[in-house]
Amino acid sequence: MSIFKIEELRKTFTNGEVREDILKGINLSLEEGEITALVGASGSGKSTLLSIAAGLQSASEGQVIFEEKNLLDMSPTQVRKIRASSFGFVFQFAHLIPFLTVEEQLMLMLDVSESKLNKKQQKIEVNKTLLLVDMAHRKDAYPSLLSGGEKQRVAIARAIIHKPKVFFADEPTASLDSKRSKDIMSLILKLTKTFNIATLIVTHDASVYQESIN
Ligand SMILES: Nc1ncnc2c1ncn2[C@@H]1O[C@H](COP(=O)(O)OP(=O)(O)OP(=O)(O)O)[C@@H](O)[C@H]1O
Repeated sequence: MSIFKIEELRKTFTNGEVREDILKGINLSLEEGEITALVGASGSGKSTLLSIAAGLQSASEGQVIFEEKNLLDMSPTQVRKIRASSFGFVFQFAHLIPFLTVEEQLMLMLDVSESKLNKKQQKIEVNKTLLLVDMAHRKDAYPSLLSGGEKQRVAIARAIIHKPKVFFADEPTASLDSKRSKDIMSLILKLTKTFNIATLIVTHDASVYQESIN
């Protein structure tokens, strides 16, 4: 049984007289411990699809099923709770908070996800997660001192520290060179397998994903 499914999803935008059908009946299912990559040209609706999947935007028709329940039937509060506890996100850019250290970014995420850990346990969890993404040695650094690849590693750590069941990645390597891109993809694959996460990546360029995964 798939943990996450999208069924017959449609999204139409209306700008004045112009009606644009962006998503025209999308179906997909995500499996635990597997990466699903959705490849499409720029403007084909990938980001729109991800934001609907994550409950950040409404659909015109269709269903987004997480653990057998349709997100699109839930109240904004219910969806927010699921997002905070069970989903993780990364984007093309890391979007780290400039005035927080690496460790503080992750501590904040634990607070947002309503972690039951006390501060000492949170610090241990942060250190464990930073070790997984090879960034423990940079825990006191501010984002401005990190390279693009390092920032993305921290963003990934922040996205998985609360042990999400579903991980959404929107062009996570688009701002990196090909070596860093492959490293980041290998890392996402390792975390997907280690924590049995259902991962959905959207991209306009499939080559880096195929090379890294094969
Ligand atoms: N809120 C909105 N109102 C109207 N049109 C929108 C809105 N959001 C997105 N669109 C349009 O929907 C189409 C798909 O956009 P989207 O950002 O989902 O594409 P994408 O495949 O992620 O593109 P890219 O790879 O360039 O980021 C675009 O033509 C965009 O202009």
